[in-house]
Amino acid sequence: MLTENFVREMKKTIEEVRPLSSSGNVADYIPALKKSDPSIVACSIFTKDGACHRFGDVGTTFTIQSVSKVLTLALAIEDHGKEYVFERVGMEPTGDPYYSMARLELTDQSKPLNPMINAGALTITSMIKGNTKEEKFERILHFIRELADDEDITYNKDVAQSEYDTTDKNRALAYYLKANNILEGDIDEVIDIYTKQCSIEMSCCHLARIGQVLGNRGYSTLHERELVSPRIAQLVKTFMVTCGMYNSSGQLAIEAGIPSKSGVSGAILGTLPGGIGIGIYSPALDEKGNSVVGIELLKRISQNYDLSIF
Ligand SMILES: NC(=O)CC[C@H](N)C(=O)O
Repeated sequence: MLTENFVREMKKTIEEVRPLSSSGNVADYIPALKKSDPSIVACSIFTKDGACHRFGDVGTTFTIQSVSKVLTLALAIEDHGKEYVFERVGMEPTGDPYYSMARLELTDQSKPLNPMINAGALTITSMIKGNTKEEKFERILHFIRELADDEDITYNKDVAQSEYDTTDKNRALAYYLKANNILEGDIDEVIDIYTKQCSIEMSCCHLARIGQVLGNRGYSTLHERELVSPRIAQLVKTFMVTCGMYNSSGQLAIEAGIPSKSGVSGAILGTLPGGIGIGIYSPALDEKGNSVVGIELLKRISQNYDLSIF
């Protein structure tokens, strides 16, 4: 694919999918997210030639929410190795909503089924190494800044505080996991780090750069070095396919075939072999918590440029 035609076609595609945003709703269970403008559509694609193309409402920034789960998973495996991590968190898709607790009582030793649901992600966050909660969060932030190639990335304090004050379901999950010896440490600390990691703020171009690194087997063409080991990049991308889009993951794998991870802000990170990275933001969500416009864009980008990995 490329350049003038590609840019023209993408601009057209963005305008074609934009009206779909009126069929979704912005997340409101985190009060600060209610303020998002549902009509926004932004998309960036990092292409093999090293350029980050921007389309739609460029310049918009947003919090990454559950997209962070992929990145903390990579860091936790770097910190502890695969065996330790997957002794505590499973590898199977659930088909349940991301906040669901139902299966914790039904599975062996209450082990969360995978790291992309909140129970699994909270457990992963509790594993991040550091002497204090500040140090642990700084390590997450530093890792994400490197992946996105921007030292200025930080977290949105209002969104973090808003979620910290209202996240009773995540607290309940964390206490339950602690009671069953899955999650270790202080719950307030885990919730503090988790709500901050979800509130890390960036643009679509940053997401696309992260997608480039994962798609390039962990190698950053911007830094000209490996930021994630090939094995860990492969592992997290597989989770993106099987569980990255909540309980729409199967359908999206069939219809787009682009390893992706979404967040309730309306953010989506996509990654493709050879180092193509995709970043999408459009906050109107479907009933499963995925960006309505984002899902349609992924499908069209895949179809238009024959990008399915399958
Ligand atoms: N699906 C999401 O993006 C969820 C992230 C959000 N911070 C939560 O835990 O509820």
